[in-house]
Amino acid sequence: MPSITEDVSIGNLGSLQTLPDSFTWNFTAADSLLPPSSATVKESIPVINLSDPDVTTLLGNACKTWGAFQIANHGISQSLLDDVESLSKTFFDMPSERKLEAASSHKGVSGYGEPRISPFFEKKMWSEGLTIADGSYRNQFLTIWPRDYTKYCGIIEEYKGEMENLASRLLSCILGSLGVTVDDIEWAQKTEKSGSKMSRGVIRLNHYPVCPEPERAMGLAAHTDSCLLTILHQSNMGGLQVFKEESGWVTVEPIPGVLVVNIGDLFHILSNGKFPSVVHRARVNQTKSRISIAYLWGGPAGDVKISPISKIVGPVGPYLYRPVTWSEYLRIKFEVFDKALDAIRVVNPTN
Ligand SMILES: O=C(O)CCC(=O)C(=O)O
Ligand SMILES: [Fe+2]
Repeated sequence: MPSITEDVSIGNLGSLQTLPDSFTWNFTAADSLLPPSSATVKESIPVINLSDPDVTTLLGNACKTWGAFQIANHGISQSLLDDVESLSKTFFDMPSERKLEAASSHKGVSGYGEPRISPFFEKKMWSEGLTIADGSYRNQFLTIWPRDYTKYCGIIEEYKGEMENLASRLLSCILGSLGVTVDDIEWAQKTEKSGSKMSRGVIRLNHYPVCPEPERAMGLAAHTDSCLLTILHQSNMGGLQVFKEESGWVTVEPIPGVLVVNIGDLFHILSNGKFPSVVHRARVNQTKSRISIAYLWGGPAGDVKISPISKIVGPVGPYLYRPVTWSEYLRIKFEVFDKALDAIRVVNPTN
């Protein structure tokens, strides 16, 4: 059989019958789907009802233990989740050439393409995505959906608005578990005064097509999200896994209507290392494709410095991370990837 060359378009992965070399990963035992045999209990991240009277404690514990949790009773309507999922399906079902009309430009974040973390890995990932970071998506929607343009833009705007509100609500609750409020974040006050938004959200639509050899492929390789927190809706198909030191890779089974929340690097910095930013990845499947919709709630614009919240660190310190602007942190992340937090860590923290 002729070997499939490296000239594979990510827009057509679902039609391939064989796994090309460039997409074949060499997994070690520790990378495998199953947790190490020492883990006897099948555990996963907690599901937290946001109406629970103990919600602050529950969120705080989940953030400390896992850096991730699931939320029920979050107030986002099922119909909005269904709408954004079906918009994603409609997009990814289009022929590759049409999807490429929305391709991200060389420099830009917005648009269609392979995962942004791809350059850090030798092998390619079995997924494609559409990133909606700014208003430029409207022009792309107009090109690919001239008839349904208004409807689809409306869904995205509504989703962004709802996610932003939910993210701020979660931030307040989680900070409450550390005994502080949003007003204790030095840069949040500054950005409010200067009139700009505290942080900006990016929507990433991910598609993981069916895969002929899922056990040798990777949908999205292990990473932490750079942002403050991520709210993820996954379609009714498992694939997301989070890493926990004692347990290995733990699958987060989808529960209809329940959303996943990840703590990102920025929250790890704010909490002065109290909350881990969760390492996670997505595996793929042989029979069913999978969609996930990530809302990545980012950092402050401009020259605002991010550093651990002084009230959390306390008067004697030590501060574990030096101050960085959001754009500087992103630049570091896209240079050294999983070493980015180490790169801004204070070597001999005193106070
Ligand atoms: O598809 C998933 O479950 C994970 C997506 C993700 O981690 C991301 O978009 O950053
Ligand atoms: Fe992620």
